[in-house]
Amino acid sequence: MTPQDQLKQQAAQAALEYVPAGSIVGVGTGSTVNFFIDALAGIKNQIEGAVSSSEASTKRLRAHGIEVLDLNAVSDVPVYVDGADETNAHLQLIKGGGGALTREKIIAQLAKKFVCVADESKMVQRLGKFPLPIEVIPMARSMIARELVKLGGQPVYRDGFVTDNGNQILDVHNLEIMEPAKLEAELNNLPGIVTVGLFAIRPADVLILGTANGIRTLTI
Ligand SMILES: O=C[C@H](O)[C@H](O)[C@H](O)COP(=O)(O)O
Repeated sequence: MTPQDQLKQQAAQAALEYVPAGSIVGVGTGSTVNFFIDALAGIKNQIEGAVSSSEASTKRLRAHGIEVLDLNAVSDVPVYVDGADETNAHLQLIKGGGGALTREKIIAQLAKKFVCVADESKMVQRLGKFPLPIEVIPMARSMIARELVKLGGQPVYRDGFVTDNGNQILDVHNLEIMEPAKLEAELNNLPGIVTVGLFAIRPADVLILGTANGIRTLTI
């Protein structure tokens, strides 16, 4: 395991503390969350089940014998655990590097507490070094790309990638994200955009960072 994977694993393991007994757990997507799913398997008899943000996470949860429920059958998700591509000190995030942003944002919206797990490399002063993923309806892709250029970004089509929802992704480079929540709201208004990979209007509530000096926990 790489040193970075060890930090991811430590953060993921620490998130178990936030899982209430008997709850339905919201589960994100990605390499850090994979460590969380593996850790969750150790307490699977203490939870009711999970709701999942991707086909990949669903598969991994089921392989561990953890029941995955349809989100429409669930009204109460006490905690949602997910990773991030970038986080700032306000726990505003860029997500969607793995293309799962839409289902992630839906579960984050429903969850009472959003616990973000990451290694320390994900912490930045200002969001935007990581290209911002945006899920778009396929027929709107070029129109949206032109709008993003007007905003100063350089959208790159994630060629050959189809989301779990049958849509496409634009990765927007070089955006100056001075006010993340404002940009998120502005982009949310563009027809054809399904989901913006900015999680700023609803940031994480808790950030668990794996660092070389141990776990660092931030809250807002
Ligand atoms: O679509 C993917 C998700 O937003 C992930 O949470 C994000 O890309 C971070 O993934 P990882 O833990 O693999 O760095």
